[in-house]
Amino acid sequence: MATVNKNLSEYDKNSIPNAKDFRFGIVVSEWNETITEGLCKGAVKALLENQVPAHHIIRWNVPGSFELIYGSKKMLQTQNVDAVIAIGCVIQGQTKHFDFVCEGVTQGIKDLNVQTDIPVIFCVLTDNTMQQSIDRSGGIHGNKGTEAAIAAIKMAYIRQQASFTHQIDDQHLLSSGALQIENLPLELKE
Ligand SMILES: Nc1c(NC[C@H](O)[C@H](O)[C@H](O)CO)[nH]c(=O)[nH]c1=O
Ligand SMILES: CC(=O)[C@@H](O)COP(=O)(O)O
Repeated sequence: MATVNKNLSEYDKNSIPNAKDFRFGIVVSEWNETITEGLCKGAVKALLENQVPAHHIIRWNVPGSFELIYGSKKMLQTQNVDAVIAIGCVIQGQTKHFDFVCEGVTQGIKDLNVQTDIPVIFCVLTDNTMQQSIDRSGGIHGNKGTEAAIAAIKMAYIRQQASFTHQIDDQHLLSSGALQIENLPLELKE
């Protein structure tokens, strides 16, 4: 479904887990700043609307979308966050640079999701024109920042639930004798 058929700001509020205990990092590209600020405002608004305390939101700026990769990596490595939202806006220029920036950021953020345990949400507009970016950062098609914040909450919840399942599995294996205690991490031995 194309964005033109789906408002990016619309979501089922009944499907969102309680996010009051989650912490979020937001990394914002300074290229096309009027657009990325609009995306960030939409993301923060959605997080606050879903009970995320303001002091649970950490924001860093980076020069451009390509730097979202490194900025997101350092955010998840050094800050106690449950998800990171990477915000950028790449607009087609006269050269092929657009293609390389978009592909690089896409692959880099994908790699972070594969190689680390913290979800990194891809909130990067890759548009042909500034008007398309305006339309998707609080304009007629809604705000991709809102969509990204909701995705971040849902992925933080999945990560939390998966960690509980892992602990249950470990405890079950321990109680059943299938897992010898000396092989367990210290925190599971008590
Ligand atoms: N043209 C856009 C860029 N280009 C800059 C790169 O993202 C990067 O900062 C530079 O190549 C230095 O490494 N960035 C955007 O976010 N949006 C653009 O439209
Ligand atoms: C995505 C870009 O880097 C692009 O906006 C730069 O513009 P140009 O391709 O005209 O150099």
